[in-house]
Amino acid sequence: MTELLTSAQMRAIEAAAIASGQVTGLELMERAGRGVVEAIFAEWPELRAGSFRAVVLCGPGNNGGDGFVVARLLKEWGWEVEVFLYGDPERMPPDARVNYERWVGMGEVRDISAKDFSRDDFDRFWQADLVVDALFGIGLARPAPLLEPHNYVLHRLFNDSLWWVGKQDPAKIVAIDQPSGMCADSGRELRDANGEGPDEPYAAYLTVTFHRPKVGHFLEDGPRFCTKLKVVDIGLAGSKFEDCVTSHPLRNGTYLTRSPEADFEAMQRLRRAEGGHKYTHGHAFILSGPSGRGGAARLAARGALRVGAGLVTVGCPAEALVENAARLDAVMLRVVEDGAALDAVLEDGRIGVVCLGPGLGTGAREAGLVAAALGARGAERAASLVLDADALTILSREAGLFGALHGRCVLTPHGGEFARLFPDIAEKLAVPATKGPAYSKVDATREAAARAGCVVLFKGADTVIAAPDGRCAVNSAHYERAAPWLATAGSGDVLAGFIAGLMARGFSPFDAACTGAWLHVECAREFGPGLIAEDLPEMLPAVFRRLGV
Ligand SMILES: NC(=O)C1=CN([C@@H]2O[C@H](COP(=O)(O)OP(=O)(O)OC[C@H]3O[C@@H](n4cnc5c(N)ncnc54)[C@H](O)[C@@H]3O)[C@@H](O)[C@H]2O)[C@@H](O)CC1
Ligand SMILES: Nc1ncnc2c1ncn2[C@@H]1O[C@H](COP(=O)(O)OP(=O)(O)O)[C@@H](O)[C@H]1O
Ligand SMILES: [K+]
Repeated sequence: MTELLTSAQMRAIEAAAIASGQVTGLELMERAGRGVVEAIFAEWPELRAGSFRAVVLCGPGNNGGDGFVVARLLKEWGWEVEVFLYGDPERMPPDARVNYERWVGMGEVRDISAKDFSRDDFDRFWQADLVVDALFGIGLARPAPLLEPHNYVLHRLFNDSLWWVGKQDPAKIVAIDQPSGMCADSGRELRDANGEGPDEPYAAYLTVTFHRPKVGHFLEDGPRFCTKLKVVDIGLAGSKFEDCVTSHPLRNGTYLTRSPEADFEAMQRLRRAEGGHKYTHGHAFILSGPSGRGGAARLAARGALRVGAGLVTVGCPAEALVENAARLDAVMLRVVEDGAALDAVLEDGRIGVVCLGPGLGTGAREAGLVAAALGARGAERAASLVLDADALTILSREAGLFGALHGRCVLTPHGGEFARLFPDIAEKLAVPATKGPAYSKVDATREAAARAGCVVLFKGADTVIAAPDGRCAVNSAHYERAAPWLATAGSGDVLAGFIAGLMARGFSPFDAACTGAWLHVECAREFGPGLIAEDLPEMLPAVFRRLGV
């Protein structure tokens, strides 16, 4: 299982390893630099042969120390290497200082902030075959000086890189640990208090990080800054140092949502045991809005059915019955006019989960339905709930209903819905990040889940899922899992259906949200560009076959 580390956790692991006496900081730095060079050659095998020109930009801390190691190794490989330093060598941390001295025996170091540093000097950067950004790593705690608009040299690094990225033969910009300027804990760009910074941040072409990916590599703009992420082993994996600081899922760790294939329990649940009957696999009840607005609920219902719920029923007002009947076959229909009618439906104890929100409407009838779903029966016998879309709007208006949320609910807000439900939390995320570690989408989702007392799935290409007990996972649709075509009308409705279907099948709310979000991205990738929401459930059989379900 891939755990995403905060910068504090990474530091603690390094410190524990060094304190144990089994490795020194200098050895770790050497492994880091070597790992970067190996990653460069793996990415661009053509660079192995022949002599090329590299520019290495080193910063004042250990990230700069890694840069000096890379400079030395490339020079030993026969390259022409130019090194620029931002900072005072006298004040470097000891390991970085050692590597600075080693490099000084081999080549020149130019002061990047020196007054005699000309535009021509800087323009020469871009004629290099490779630019290595070793300015700031996980130690960046305030906006990088390169963001000062008056600083031509570093400003250009940001603006030019955009021009290079996306070109057929982009400049080979490699960021060590993270592109400088980004906060490793949040994936946000650190800016000054006025929000000043370049119009567009700089993006590396390849980012090489150590031991484990950091949370910020997967959140917000992090993936866009990093472009491509490679994690290099520096000999800390599986060590006891890790155990002492990284967290068990129940103790605030943040994980990447993984394939059910790698999760024995999820696979067991996805595989249907032989025998049994349709009720064995659960009954999901999806509430629909009025006539002309039922598409969203039908998409959710189709998702719940395909994901394997034994039965799926759509509940709708009588006037929408004909429309729904014309569009649904395997999905059953039942008239549910209001909250009282839903109470009656829920008396059938076999309904394991109710999904409400997609296309529901936000009027008095719908508020009554949310109230019934949340409180019609004693908490112990209440159905599990997936609350999406309009149900979230209702919850944001009615504090009494919000207060009735319980541990068997899942909320699935997108950014707008999240801001309506948790305005103060959204506000914290919206203010410019001025110091690290900056408040992150992981922090926000955890806080929201704790307040709501239920699982919150905060959508996006970086979907974050948090439980009130602190468990947290990021379902990333970035890097090799990018699926931008998933941002299409109705795809969220299908996701709500997937989660409801999985809960009907016995998944816990948190596991249903993680597995549902994972399958959602897989379905999008299975189909590819051109996807519309209707296609998503139809991809599930292929995804299941591939998984061996
Ligand atoms: N400690 C270790 O054992 C290892 C550390 N490694 C490297 O070390 C990095 C972390 O090193 P550090 O903790 O020294 O931190 P960094 O090198 O990332 O940056 C912190 C340095 O920059 C300065 N700084 C921070 N914000 C600034 C700003 N806005 N303007 C000007 N100066 C600023 C700080 O005063 C400090 O000197 C990692 O990212 C990684 O690249 C790797 O070598 C692996 C091993
Ligand atoms: N760039 C993206 N890459 C991958 N998935 C995305 C991206 N943007 C949005 N999504 C996903 O698409 C879905 C959109 O849901 P939502 O915003 O509720 O839209 P709708 O209400 O139209 O269904 C969510 O699951 C979200 O995580
Ligand atoms: K860097």
